[in-house]
Amino acid sequence: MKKILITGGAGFIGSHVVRRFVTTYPDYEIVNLDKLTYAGNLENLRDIENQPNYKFVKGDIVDAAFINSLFETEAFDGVIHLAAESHVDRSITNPTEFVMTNVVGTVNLLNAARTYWKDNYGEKRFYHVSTDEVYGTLGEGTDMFTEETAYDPHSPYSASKASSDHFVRAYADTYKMDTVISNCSNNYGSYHFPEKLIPLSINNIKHNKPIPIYGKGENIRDWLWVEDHARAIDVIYHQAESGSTYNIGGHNEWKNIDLIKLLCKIMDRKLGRVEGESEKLITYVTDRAGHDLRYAIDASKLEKNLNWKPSLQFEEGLEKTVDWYLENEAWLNNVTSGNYQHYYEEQYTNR
Ligand SMILES: Cc1cn([C@H]2C[C@H](O)[C@@H](COP(=O)(O)OP(=O)(O)O[C@H]3O[C@H](CO)[C@@H](O)[C@H](O)[C@H]3O)O2)c(=O)[nH]c1=O
Repeated sequence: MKKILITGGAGFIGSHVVRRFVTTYPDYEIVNLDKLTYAGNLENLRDIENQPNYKFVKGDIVDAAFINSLFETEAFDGVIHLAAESHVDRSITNPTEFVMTNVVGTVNLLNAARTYWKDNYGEKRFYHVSTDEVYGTLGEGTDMFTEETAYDPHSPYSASKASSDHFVRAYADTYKMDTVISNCSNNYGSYHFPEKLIPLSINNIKHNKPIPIYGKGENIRDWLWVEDHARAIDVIYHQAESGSTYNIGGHNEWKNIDLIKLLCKIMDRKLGRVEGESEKLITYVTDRAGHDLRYAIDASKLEKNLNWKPSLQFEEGLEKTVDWYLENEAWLNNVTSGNYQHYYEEQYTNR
């Protein structure tokens, strides 16, 4: 039986990865380590929490002593590291928190792996799940980020992820650890905390609140269904060559404003509103500082080498996502009220 540590498994992408591994690999033992910050929520895993091959551990990757003791007691065969502070706007107001969790936290995990795996590095894999934002920004056009694109991060968030990527590669080179890194584009789907563009807009449209569009809404993002990302992580964890990097993306670029107009149309239909009603909620607000113009991922290495492809068309995925949020009203109400309300409302004041 293989024992895999998944960090950040109660978060948006992490919960989809945990669910996939728990259900696809009944002979693996999956240990989900999560600090349960505002963005981590055990409600995201209710459907699998009683599976015999699943265990949850609450803890902070910044606490080196705790991480060491976890590695000592659990004897992991591999790590899939997703725990991170992930919201660019929050990194602009509180960069240090991002350095602590994303850089120091990653180094603590690497150190524990280095210490407790030292007799069999080659058999134990450390997988760092990262972001396309490490590559910086593209102009409008047809060029894309490849695995060879030089790192050029602009936000404290992307600088922290770039730094942690560098540490992972440095540990592979220096200590000969088996590492892999993937850099993925924007994800969308169920269990996404409504501070990010798509779930925030769904929630605001539902409640007839303004949809804040930064700047002119001309920025471009490349959107991928979160379950396709989880499947890519599965494939990369099991099949990628040691030391490799894989880009993950959907070849699906959208200007923010066009995406929001499509979302408004879907919401009008689902909520029985007259077409055009939700679009009236669009409100242009002050731009994000250092706002990257365009991300576009070339995922051909992953497609060719590991035979992965996105499974869903964006329009279909967006409609499924809207359905999920409308059907899971209790989840949405919970994460926008009570203990979470403060985090949720910071969205409007923190830029
Ligand atoms: C929250 C919000 C965002 N935006 C804009 C900013 C971006 O151009 C675009 C998407 O914003 P966000 O949903 O915050 O996502 P973005 O900054 O692209 O970063 C996401 O995607 C990255 C991958 O590219 C991940 O590494 C990050 O963790 C994740 O947060 O929408 C708005 O116009 N209004 C908003 O209220």
